[in-house]
Amino acid sequence: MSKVAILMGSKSDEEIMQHCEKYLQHFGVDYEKRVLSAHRNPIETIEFARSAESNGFKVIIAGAGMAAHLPGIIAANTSLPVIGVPLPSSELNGVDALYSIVQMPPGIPVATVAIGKAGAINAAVLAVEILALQNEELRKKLEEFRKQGSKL
Ligand SMILES: Nc1c(C(=O)O)ncn1[C@@H]1O[C@H](COP(=O)(O)O)[C@@H](O)[C@H]1O
Repeated sequence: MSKVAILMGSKSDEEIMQHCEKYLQHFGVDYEKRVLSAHRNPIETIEFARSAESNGFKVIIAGAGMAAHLPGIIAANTSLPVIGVPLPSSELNGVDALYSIVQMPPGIPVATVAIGKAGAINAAVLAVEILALQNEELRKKLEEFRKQGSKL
């Protein structure tokens, strides 16, 4: 089974990023969760991204608040699809992270979702949609999910 990585810049991001886990679990998608920070562990973060594909990951979700460099530095070091979740952990309520994540220069995209819980959920669903391109069973589960209102 293909794996998804759920990364976050800090342990303090976990409460929101747990929504990703809930949705991936619903679809039966394997994932690994890690706290990694481009600011606090830059070398480990780059090493993770460079080896992600050979370690069996297909999609990487990266949540970060404030000056959110994590999704971009991951995207710079892998050609796997990277989905960025801006988190509302500062006085600017996530608008800082949103601008930071969404404004990638041309050539190195980060697929950016909404701030906070809605974004964490949509990141998981988007990851499932990517995996479903090559997985008929997942595609059927997605159809069922939509028929039931796209909510758990
Ligand atoms: N944006 C980043 C990165 C990064 O981009 O590498 N590393 C930590 N952070 C963010 O800092 C905020 C505060 O972190 P702490 O609560 O640990 O002080 C978190 O929302 C985290 O995502």
